[in-house]
Parts: sequence; structure tokens; C-alpha cells
Amino acid sequence: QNFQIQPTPQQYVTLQDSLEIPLQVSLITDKSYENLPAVSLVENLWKGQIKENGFPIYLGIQGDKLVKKYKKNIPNKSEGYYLSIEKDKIIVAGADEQGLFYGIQTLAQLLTLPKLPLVQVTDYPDLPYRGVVEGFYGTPWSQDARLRQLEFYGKNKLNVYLYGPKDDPYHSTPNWRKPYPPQEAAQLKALVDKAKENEVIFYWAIHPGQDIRWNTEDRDALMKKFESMYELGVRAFAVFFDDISGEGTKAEKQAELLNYLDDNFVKVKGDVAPLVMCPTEYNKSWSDVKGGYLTTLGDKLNKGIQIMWTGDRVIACIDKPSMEFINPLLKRKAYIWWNFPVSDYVRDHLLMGPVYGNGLDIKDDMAAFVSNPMERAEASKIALYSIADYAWNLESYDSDNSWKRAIQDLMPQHAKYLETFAAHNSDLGENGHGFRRDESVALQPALKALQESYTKEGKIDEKAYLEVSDACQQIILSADMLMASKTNRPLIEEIKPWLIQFKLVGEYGQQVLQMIQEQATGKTEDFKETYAHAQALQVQMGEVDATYNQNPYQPGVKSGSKCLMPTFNSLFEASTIRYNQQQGTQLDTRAEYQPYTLNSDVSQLALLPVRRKGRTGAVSSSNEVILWQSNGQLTLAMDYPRTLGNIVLDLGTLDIEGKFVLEVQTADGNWKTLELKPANNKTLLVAQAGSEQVVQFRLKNTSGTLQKVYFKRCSFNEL
Ligand SMILES: CCCC(=O)N[C@H]1/C(=N/OC(=O)Nc2ccccc2)O[C@H](CO)[C@@H](O)[C@@H]1O
Repeated sequence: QNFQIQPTPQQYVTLQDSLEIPLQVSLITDKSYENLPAVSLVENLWKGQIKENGFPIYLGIQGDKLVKKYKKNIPNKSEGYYLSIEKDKIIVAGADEQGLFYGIQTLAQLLTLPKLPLVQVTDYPDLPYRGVVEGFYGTPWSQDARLRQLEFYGKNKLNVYLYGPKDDPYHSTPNWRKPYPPQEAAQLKALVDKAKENEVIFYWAIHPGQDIRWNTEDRDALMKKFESMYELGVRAFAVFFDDISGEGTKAEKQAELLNYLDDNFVKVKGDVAPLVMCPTEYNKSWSDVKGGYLTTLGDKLNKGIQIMWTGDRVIACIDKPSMEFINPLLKRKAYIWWNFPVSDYVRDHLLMGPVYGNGLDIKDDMAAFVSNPMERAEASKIALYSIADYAWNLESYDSDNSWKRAIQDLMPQHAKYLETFAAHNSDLGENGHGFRRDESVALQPALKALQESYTKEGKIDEKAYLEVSDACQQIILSADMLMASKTNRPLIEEIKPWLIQFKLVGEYGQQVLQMIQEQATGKTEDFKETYAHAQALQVQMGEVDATYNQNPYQPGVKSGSKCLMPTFNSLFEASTIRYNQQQGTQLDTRAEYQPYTLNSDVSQLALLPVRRKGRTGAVSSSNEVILWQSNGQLTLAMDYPRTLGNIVLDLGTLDIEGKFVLEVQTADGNWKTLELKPANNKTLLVAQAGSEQVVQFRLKNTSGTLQKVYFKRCSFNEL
């Protein structure tokens, strides 16, 4: 793996020579810099070996006498630096203090080599703000995870961390008006300090929109909360108005409030970063340009205030057309909030694959590029590493090369095993946003060849067979080695359920390969046992899926779900069908069992996956407000008539009467209406499906008008 500086520098010249790493160095720098993060970083690199007559390292910032000689070499760009490693000295000259810090981060990377190469690095970031917004639904990151993240951002030249976890009660409703209790306050202070050490701007975000009132009382409450955060050391603030309804969504009011904060807090303090706001219309598919929300913000918001944007959809890659749409409306460059690798809408999947799909030609169109990650902090680092690489130097970004380096960086000792795992755990599966990723890319041709040759002609493509067989070995080996890894335990603890599942996928693949081999060569006795072994592994995979990571949204553990499992299941079914034909047996041919099928003409529901857990079926819930057109319907069809117990619905409202009708079609073809009764003090409704077997049931908007409802729950159980 040839060495590369991360992120890829703008300019890197090597003078085909190197020098022994100096054991003792002397720092020649301006006295006033002694408390800079840059200087502490150098001191950490040469712990205790900083002596008067050591190898000289010059540290300076543009304008210092010390680096006057290098004035022309230092890029005139914020956070830029010039690093020169020479036979008799090292120079690190920053355009500013951040640049100086980054020059030393680059030096730190070069120090991991056996010898120091003589280089001249002239470097700076394409984008002024690059980083992470902790803005997902689900368990907020732990204090330790956040401290590790901030260190990681320093190393990878990410300079922004926006604190905005949806489930922190002091960030959002109901307690956004209250100051943090002492314990939480102390933890936030520790994060602010750690961020400073790593030249990361710590943005504290508030999410008041759900219950904010447009009056001086709430405005002052916001000012007061900002003041209390300022006392904790916070010097950057954001206001999120996403995912709300009602009064809080008015653009004029939002603009008025933010301008007030800008004029009376940010400008008054003088040492606070530009305000960032997250609009209610934050993606194109939801925006109503004629409605004027975006243009009102664009016209009315003070120019210095940044406005976030997720692109053409909530989950979307960012390209030139996306930016050409939004920037004119906002009258400024949009501040990109990229919803990847966030997985709070596909919680049973890990997104460990390469970062790809964003334009390489838009460095001048974005004010920022920040990533909304997974609630699994360590696992998110594969994507975050590449996002750092992309945002620093767009034109040179190479997604596959970056992905391999990210894995090498995360687990140097087990990079090969982690790469195997990550390659097969990258797609999201079906989801309401329709956002998908590649998976098992290198193995796809062999999987396809094996499946086609066998399912169509019952023949085995030997070359493909061997390749898939080797891959299964690698999968089992990788899962075992990673589970037993002594390094990066926080990562292993996060992904352990998926490692357990991944091993089973490899073992299942081995048995299925044996099944097609035995069927094709007529080894009937062996087939029966191999078939039973494959089924035993299916049961174990089902157990893992029903045991770990249980949550009310997408419970369970999916691994290899895009290519490996569909191929193995299809080969399981095909070989069992062929075996039954050959032997006149009736072995059950069903592999991954999916007895329920959803159909809907309501576009926001049409793509929602249906899950089966034990004897309960459920449609994946959605965070969105559903625009359910008149006569729109949602249908759940059974693969064969089944006796259902309760059908449970939650549309976020109780007054369904005269608006929606729930009907079941019984085996004789007749439809009958079921009565929906409130089940608790919330908005849950229950209907008894009755004793007759049901072929399908449907929920229809019979109100004659469009209904705006939530789609919190649609589940049913079999008796
Ligand atoms: C500027 C981006 C704001 C954003 O993406 N908000 C949430 C977000 N919002 O997406 C929605 O579809 N939100 C929503 C829309 C209508 C009603 C309720 C929720 O999606 C992400 C992925 O699920 C979440 O992690 C985010 O917290």
C-alpha cells in the first residue's frame, strides 16, 4: 500500500531523498505561539525530546519574521500551509494558525514512514468548512466516542463538528430553553476544549422549531441559552428548523429571529463564528419555490448566515445541477448537509462502503460539506475519512483508493479482513428514500455467473464456483479475526452483531455451494444432510436478526443483503427444486421467507419495506408527513390465505372516522370493512381481522380530499 498524505494535498513535491527521523528537535517559533494546538502537537510528536541543539523545526505563520523567506511559498488561502523537509531543517509555515496545525498533521503522517522524505508540500482546502453534523435520530454518540471523533477530525483536517443529536432533550423540544444540568454541561465543556485542541469549530445547534412561539419571551429564552453555552466555551451556533410542522415553519419569522441573534449575539460577541441555520425546506423535492420559503430566507437572512441543504432529496448525492438550483434562491452558496452515512432509516444495515457519487466539479459552489453519520461512531469513520479527502481536494478525489486507505487507517493490523467485511456490508436495502449503494462489487461477476449457469441449465461454472467458494472462506476468516481483534475494540463492539451475521452468511454460502455440487453430481444422500445444514444456518441467521439491534424502526441485523444472500437463497431454492424433481421429494424450497407484499399508489408509501419478525408483520415506519391523496390506498397481500389476529395502525391522529376505511378480503374473494378502535391514549388504532382466512387487507382514504398524516405504524400478527 504505497504511502499517501491524507487528505490528498494540493501540491506535493518529493526530492527523491530522505533523512533519518531526528531523535531530538528544537522548535524555533514565535514566543506567543507556545499555547497553540500546533505547538502542542509537535511536542506530542517528540515527547520530551525537544532540546536546544536538536534538529531545527521552524514554525511560523504568514507575516512572521521567522518565515519571511517563505512568503511566496505559503498559499494565500485560509487554512493553507507550506511544509518543507530539508536535509538540515524542517519548515512549517501556515497561512493562519489552522494552516500551521495542518502542516504539522501532515508532518506527523510523514513521521510514520521509516525515514523522512525530503518534500515540499503546498496545501490548502477547497472548502472552508468540512466536517460532521451529529444530527441523526437514535442513540446520541457517547462522550468517549465524541472525544475520539474530534481527535480523528484533527488528523484528517476536518474543521467543523455540529452538535445536534435529535434525541438530546436540551438540544430540541421540550428542554431547549433550559440550561444543561452540571454533568452534561461539564461533558460539553470537555468537548469544546478537545475541539479547540484539534482546530475544530464546535457548533452547538438548537432545534426549537416544534414548539417555538414567535414572541420576545422565546427569543430571549434562545439568547439566554446561547449565553449559557457561550459560558461553556461554545463559539459557534446553529439553529435547526428541520422536521417540524406548524408555526415554527414560517420563513419570515425564522429569518427575523436569526437576524436578531446575528445582530444581538454573534456581532456583539465578536468572537463567534457565522451562524448556521437548517431550513424547514431543506431539499429540492420538498421545496415549493413559488411558495417563497427559500427566496424569503435568501432575501431576508443576513448575508453572513449559512443555510444548510441536503440536495435534490433528503438523501441525495450532490452535483452541479443541484447547486445551480439552490444557490440563486438562497443568494449564497448552500452549506451542504450530506445525509450519508446516516442509517437511522435503515437501522439494520451498516454503511461501510466507499463514498462516491458527489460531483468533483463543485468546489466553488458549496459553502461547506458536512456529513450526518451513523449512530455507530467508529464504523462511520470509513466514510468520514473519505469525506475529509473529498472536501479538502475535490478534483483529485478517488473513491476506491480513499476507501482502501480509510480501512487501512482504521485497522492497520486487520485491513484485509475489515475490507472484506466492509465490501459486503455497504448497501442500505429497500428504504423509503430509495437511496442505494453498491455492494460485493468485486464478487458480483462470479455470483452472477454461478447463479445463471446453475439456475438456467443446472450446470456449474467451475471458475465462478471456486471464486465464490474462496470468498466464503475469506468471509468466515474475516469475521473470526475481527471478532477476536485486540485492536480498535470500540469498533468491534459496535459491529459485533453484524460480524456474527457475516460469519453465518459465509457458512450458509458454503453449504449452498455444496448443495448445487451434490445435486449436479447426483449425490442424493449427501444432499439431504447439506440441505438440512443450510436450513439450520437460515434459522440461526433469523435468530441473530431477531435478537440484536431491536429497535422500533428497522430491527435486526442484515449482512450481505444486496448480492450474497439473494444469490445464496436463489441457489438454495433452485437446487432444492431440481432435487425434488429428480427424486420426487417434497422438500420445502423456500429460503428467505417473505410472505407479505405491499402495494400502494401513495408515492411516499410505495417503497416502504415490509418486515416479518416471528409471526408479526410490519411495514417500516416513515419519519415523513405523508400526503395521502383522496382514494389513495395501501394494500398488504398474503402469499396464501392466512388467519390474522390484530391489525394495528398509527397515523399520528385519532380522527380516522369518515376519512379512512380498513377492509379485508377473505379467501372467498369478498371484502368486508373492519372497525378501527382506539387502543390507548395516543393515536394507536386496532382492528380484529376475524376468524376467516385473509388474502389481503387495504387502507383507503375515502374522505374525498388529500389527508396529511404520519405513518408511524402498520403491523399485524398471524394467529
Ligand atoms: C438539513 C437536513 C435535515 C435532516 O436531514 N433532518 C433529518 C432527516 N429528515 O428527513 C426526513 O425525512 N424528515 C422528516 C420529514 C417530514 C416529517 C418528519 C421527518 O433525515 C435524516 C435521515 O433520516 C435524519 O438523520 C435527520 O435528522
